[in-house]
Amino acid sequence: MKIVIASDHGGYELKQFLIETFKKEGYDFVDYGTNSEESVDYPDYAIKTCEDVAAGKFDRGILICGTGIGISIAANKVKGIRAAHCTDCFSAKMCKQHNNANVIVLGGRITGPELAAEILRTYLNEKEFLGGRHENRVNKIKAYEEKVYK
Ligand SMILES: O=C(CO)[C@H](O)[C@H](O)[C@H](O)COP(=O)(O)O
Repeated sequence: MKIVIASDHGGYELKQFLIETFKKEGYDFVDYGTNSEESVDYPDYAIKTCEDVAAGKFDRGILICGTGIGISIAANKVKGIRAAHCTDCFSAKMCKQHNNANVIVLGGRITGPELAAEILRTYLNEKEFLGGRHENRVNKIKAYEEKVYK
């Protein structure tokens, strides 16, 4: 599975922790920055990352800002992106099963590193989109995107 990760300054420390933690578990995330705690703007990181996920360069994306809110708002503006802001493992599982989320979003200032790692582990281990009624709902989002994104 090809996975890209990015953050703003508010998520930088957690991003580095997750890259190191998951390296030991056999993952090799592609890091789109940021590369320090110097202040940057989360839309720049969300849009670049999500455009590449939507284009099929990556199977899944991981985005982190301070709360997870700003970067998820920006991520969900990109056509084809279903970004799920998760603060618990149940949501991390459901966002794949029910929403077929292709991006998970974490908050570096609200979720501790070990819990964030467990949330991310849950999301990456969940391979199944259940389809059926959930697919009908996702298809309505896709239809709306087709209508408004020329
Ligand atoms: O967009 C956010 C809040 O919804 C993110 O948490 C940002 O990381 C945060 O706004 C950055 O704040 P800062 O005061 O510029 O560090």
